[in-house]
Amino acid sequence: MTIKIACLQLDIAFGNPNENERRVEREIEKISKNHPDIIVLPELWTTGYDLTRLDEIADEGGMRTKAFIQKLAKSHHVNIVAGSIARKTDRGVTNTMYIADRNGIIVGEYSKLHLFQLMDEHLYLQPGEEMGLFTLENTQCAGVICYDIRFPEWIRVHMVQGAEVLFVVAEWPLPRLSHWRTLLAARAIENQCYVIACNRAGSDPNNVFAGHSLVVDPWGEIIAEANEEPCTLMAQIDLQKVREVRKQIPIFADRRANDYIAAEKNFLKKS
Ligand SMILES: NC(=O)CCC(=O)C(=O)O
Repeated sequence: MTIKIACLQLDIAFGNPNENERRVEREIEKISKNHPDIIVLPELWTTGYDLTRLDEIADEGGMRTKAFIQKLAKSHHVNIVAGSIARKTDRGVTNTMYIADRNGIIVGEYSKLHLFQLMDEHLYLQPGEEMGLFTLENTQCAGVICYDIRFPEWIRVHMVQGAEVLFVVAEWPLPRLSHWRTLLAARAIENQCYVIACNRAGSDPNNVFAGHSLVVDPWGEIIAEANEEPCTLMAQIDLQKVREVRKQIPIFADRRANDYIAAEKNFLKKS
């Protein structure tokens, strides 16, 4: 089964949800003419990293963004992996991804587990508490957010539960572009899955961002990659490739999970 993907590599207006909603609505209107199956947005697309003003600009319970995304998904009959937003909750602000299906139903949500200190997330945000598993187009998917890709064990626990496609939404700065490309290819190879990675373009007062949204196949080949400019990256994935690679090198059958657990318990006992 093939799935047509569109990554919206947006230049995000700093701290301006109204302008960013206008940009996303305009771009999805344009993208929909190519009839993608799934549209992907970047991390914190409503606010950018304007973390000092979250009391004013974060979305209470995600209600505004969920309604906005549900309307777009339903009216364009397209699935949307809606990047992430700053969501106000009763335990503080989380960096939260919502996923809507073609009927405008929210079929998943995930809040970033690993807070990135280099961009002050630990000062303003709360970590997530749940995994990011969901189903789109009858396909088991996982969703993670930016810094999460540096933690292979977090990605792996999603993959052992059946995920075949990993969505990554990000605001990844240009100085670490080589890490972005290498880490994404590594997560695809070690998990024998597609990796669909949507980064932002442009800059904010503290960072120039890398763009370079990309799609990696289960063999680790980058099959589509953007440059640094705002754009929409289109790609087609074929899930049969996941099954072929996993049959050729059966890593999930060859895993020795009990040994890993025993080794970690042994280490923890000693420390
Ligand atoms: N928004 C992020 O989590 C950035 C992560 C990053 O830049 C990294 O190097 O990791």
